Amino acid sequence: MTLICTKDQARAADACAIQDHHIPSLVLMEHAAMETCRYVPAGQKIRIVCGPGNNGADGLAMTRLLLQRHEDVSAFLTSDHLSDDEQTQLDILHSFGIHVQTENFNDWLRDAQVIVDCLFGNGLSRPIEGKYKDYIEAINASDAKVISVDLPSGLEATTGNILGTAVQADVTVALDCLKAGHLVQAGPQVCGELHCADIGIPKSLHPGAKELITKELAAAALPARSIYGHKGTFGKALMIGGSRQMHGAISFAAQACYRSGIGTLTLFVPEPITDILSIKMDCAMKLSAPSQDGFFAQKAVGQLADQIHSFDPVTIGNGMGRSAVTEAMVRTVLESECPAIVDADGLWALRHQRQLLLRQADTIVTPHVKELTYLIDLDVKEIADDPIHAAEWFASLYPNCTLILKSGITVIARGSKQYVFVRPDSGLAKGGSGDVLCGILTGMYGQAKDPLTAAISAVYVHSLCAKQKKDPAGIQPEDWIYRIPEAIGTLRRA
Ligand SMILES: NC(=O)C1=CN([C@@H]2O[C@H](COP(=O)(O)OP(=O)(O)OC[C@H]3O[C@@H](n4cnc5c(N)ncnc54)[C@H](OP(=O)(O)O)[C@@H]3O)[C@@H](O)[C@H]2O)[C@@H](O)CC1
Ligand SMILES: [K+]
Repeated sequence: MTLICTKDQARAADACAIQDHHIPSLVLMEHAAMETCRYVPAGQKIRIVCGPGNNGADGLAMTRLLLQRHEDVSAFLTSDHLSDDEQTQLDILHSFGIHVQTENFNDWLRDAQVIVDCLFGNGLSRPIEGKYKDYIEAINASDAKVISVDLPSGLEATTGNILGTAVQADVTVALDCLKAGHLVQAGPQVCGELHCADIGIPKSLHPGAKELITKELAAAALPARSIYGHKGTFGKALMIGGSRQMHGAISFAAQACYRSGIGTLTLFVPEPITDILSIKMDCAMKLSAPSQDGFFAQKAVGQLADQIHSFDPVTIGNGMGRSAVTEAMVRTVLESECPAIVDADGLWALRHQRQLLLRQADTIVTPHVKELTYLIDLDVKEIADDPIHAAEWFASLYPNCTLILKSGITVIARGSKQYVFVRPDSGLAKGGSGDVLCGILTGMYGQAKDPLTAAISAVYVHSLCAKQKKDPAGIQPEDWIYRIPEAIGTLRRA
């Protein structure tokens, strides 16, 4: 399990382990140094740059351990004001007669093949300037491989902002937990390859932490599929949407839903596209609704209200268009007791009737950043800059509603639970991608009947579908859809 914390949450977990549970901080530091050394390649000229706090102390401990590995390693100490633990680490080195460099930084760094960045970690408190700026510029100018311990120095642990300047790492080894700053804003650009090392702090000491969605978590979230099940066991979904102008959206969602394991699927669509969808998809039943100008007509609202109650789940929004009829249909769905999934134009339709999200029945919404502005009072920039906070805010307003927020990272939130998925993929940056996710989600919910596990498995499977031999630029929604069964199979065997 990999947790994601703010700077303060991570520091509180450290303090709790040390003060309340009597795990000496030097024990945690030894674990940190041992774990981080595993990422340092053997047989290289290694230079470890140590700052004035415990991040620097980690670097001194690593120096000792790498010397035991007979590596060509040397540490540079940037300050003579040391934290208590750093002083202890320095005393240990001196007791073995190991020299620590304090002058001529640029000469010392020359010809380094690996630089370990232990300048600042979770204690960075202000913009970097003066000699520290010079050190970081020299590190960034070097051709050596750069490994940052806990955080690239200069990266703010919670916000992902760069304070003054920052080390550009090739590898970052986060200690104990990921910090939100690794994942948002400048974080992904400066961290390089990101790993998280367990240093022995119990997971239970991180109240309020988010959880990273890993393959193991997603595999555990996949709905079980009993060999004795029948079509009624796996969900009887209704999808409402489509228009003459945008019938592709509901077609993609429907095909993805069927390939994700739904028992039966019925499409409630405007009359002019019923035949098109019949040609595209034999497996879904169709309910043809009155239309006007290619979209649902007002009369379709009453027809939906008569039909809706026998379905579980009901998904609304894909390719539906934005109108008073869309608003009324979303109201009809959310005022029913059916589990509901709201996507695309259905989210727009909630902007003046957000209270509908306070319903008791299971509800999942799947906005991208702009669509989330219809549901909470944050603007696009505020959400994009801090999607984790935006999701937290959403969950506090609508505690029974499950959110899948699609931004640079994907954040799933419900009540106090929050999960983060990080796998940037330009192949998914295309029209139709959201519709495919919505279809997979509908299929997963139909089988799982649990919004959180359905959301986790759907997000992961969607991302697996984009992993193809083809170049991401050339992939289109059909390619993802055909991959769904294979992706689910891969995950089930994981
Ligand atoms: N026992 C534990 O908890 C464990 C901790 N571990 C490790 O400790 C790290 C956290 O250690 P930390 O709290 O000492 O903070 P760290 O990042 O080393 O820097 C603090 C120093 O920098 C200074 N300073 C800050 N900003 C500055 C600036 N812009 N320019 C100049 N100076 C600046 C600041 O000065 P001050 O603000 O006090 O004036 C202070 O002297 C954590 O990331 C992990 O690597 C692991 O070993 C596991 C066990
Ligand atoms: K660092």
